[in-house]
Amino acid sequence: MAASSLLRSSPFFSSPQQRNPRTINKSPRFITIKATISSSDKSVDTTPVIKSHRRPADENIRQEAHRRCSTEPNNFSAKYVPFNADPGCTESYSLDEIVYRSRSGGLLDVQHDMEALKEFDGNYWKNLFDGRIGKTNWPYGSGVWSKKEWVLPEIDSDDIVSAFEGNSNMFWAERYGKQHLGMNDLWVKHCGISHTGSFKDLGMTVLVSQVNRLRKMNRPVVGVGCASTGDTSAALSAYCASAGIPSIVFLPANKISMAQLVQPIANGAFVLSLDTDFDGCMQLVREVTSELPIYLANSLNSLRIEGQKTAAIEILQQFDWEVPDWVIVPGGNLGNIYAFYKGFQMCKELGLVDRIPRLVCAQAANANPLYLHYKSGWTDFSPVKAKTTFASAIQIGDPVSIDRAVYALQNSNGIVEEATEEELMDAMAQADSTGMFICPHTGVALTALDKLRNSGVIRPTDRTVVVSTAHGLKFTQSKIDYHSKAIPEMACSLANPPVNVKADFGSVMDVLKKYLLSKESKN
Ligand SMILES: Cc1ncc(COP(=O)(O)O)c(C=O)c1O
Ligand SMILES: N[C@@H](CCOP(=O)(O)O)C(=O)O
Repeated sequence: MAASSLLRSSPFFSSPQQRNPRTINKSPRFITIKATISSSDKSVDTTPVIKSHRRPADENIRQEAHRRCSTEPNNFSAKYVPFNADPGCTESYSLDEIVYRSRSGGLLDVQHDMEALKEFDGNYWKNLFDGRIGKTNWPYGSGVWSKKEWVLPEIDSDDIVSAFEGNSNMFWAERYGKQHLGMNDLWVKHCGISHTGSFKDLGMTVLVSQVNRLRKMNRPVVGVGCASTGDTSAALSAYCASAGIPSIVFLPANKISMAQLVQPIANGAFVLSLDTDFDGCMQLVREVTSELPIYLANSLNSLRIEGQKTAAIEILQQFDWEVPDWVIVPGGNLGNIYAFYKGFQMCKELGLVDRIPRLVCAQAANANPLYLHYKSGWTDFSPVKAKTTFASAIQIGDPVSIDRAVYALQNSNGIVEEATEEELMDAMAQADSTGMFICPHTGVALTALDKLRNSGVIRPTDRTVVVSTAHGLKFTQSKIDYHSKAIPEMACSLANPPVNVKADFGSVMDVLKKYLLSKESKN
């Protein structure tokens, strides 16, 4: 069938209200107070006006979605295949199988039935996705599930575990771009302004939803486990708690922030604090999940990538489907850089855009195995022993998704950059001083931008998106250390410590006059 006629006849093109006759002509049923002012006595009429919901009162949004879902035809499907396999490879697995690795021990990828998706043209998908933004329809109000057909097309909406994640803010970094880099089209995609404060929510809603489905199918999944530098464990424990599924998290002792540690504790996860680093935790969780009925939630599990890739689609959507020139992503275990590539590439293949942006992966110099690999001309990959970094969530020396990252960068004309501790902390402080409140990992990405601007690779007018991966509030200790100049061998040149002043008028006036004069001399 031609795409245009499918477009007209498709149940997906119409809004849910149009599709469902039971929902037509019903106004929302909630009580408001009608306030009318009559011309004579200006009295207020407080008669309650009863409005009605679109759905029957005894039905919640999940049940409504289930009813709708079961009547909608769905020709889309997806399966696991070996990552970057030869075209002739026939190995594949249903998403309902519990499998993380291919027969040869390589990574897996979720492969969508692209032919079925191509039955619809680019405009169809743009209209569909745009029409779902900012709604509360289950599950499409989520930035991830608004792209359900491209994520987990076969899951029943009733099985989805969502916090309406995604749809995150794209911040025009006007002052930072202009003053610091001479740029006028610099944007920060705030993926950390999210349910648990990092981009991990995007992948975790998908993984935990699939686990929910598997448990309903009586598959042997007693709990879900991950190794974490803090953000994956926070997201896993929140989504599992929301669905009533046990979660088990393997954390490197004393290597994650207090704010991150308290998240799984508060969400009721079983928290193991281990005397090793992230790579040690990752090794252990892989061994444990192959022995016990605990489902592995790290990004080794390719389901996570399906959710995370929606951030790329969202960026295009936020630019009205115009492609930015550069997207800069901080990298650790390296699932996310591939997720961005996959999201952009799907939009190109399905006709929503005609090119993809150049990708930059930014690493901390203290944990830089990808950077070293890139600098070697992609010849040798050797894991490193990651050293302590303020960008603690990317303190990873043996990334599980190294092959995915190399593929993404090679196919996007990509670049890898690194940031020293001083560079990343100064970049974070600089950005904060222009009204952001970013995490150190975003400081790593901004340092990469700074270097590529200075070398002229990124031009002043290039539309550039820096991906901010976590909320700055998770990393306040690093900011406290910086602003109190308490970091050995770091100048902390942008520190802005509070001034201790005697509580009397004269003393306060003295410091204020000095402050105002210093500001005047700078203007
Ligand atoms: C805040 C933050 N930024 C960046 C990353 C890097 O993402 P990835 O491991 O997918 O490379 C992580 C986790 O690793 C993270 O928690
Ligand atoms: N930064 C991550 C590290 C693990 O990454 P994952 O994407 O493989 O789960 C974290 O927050 O734990």
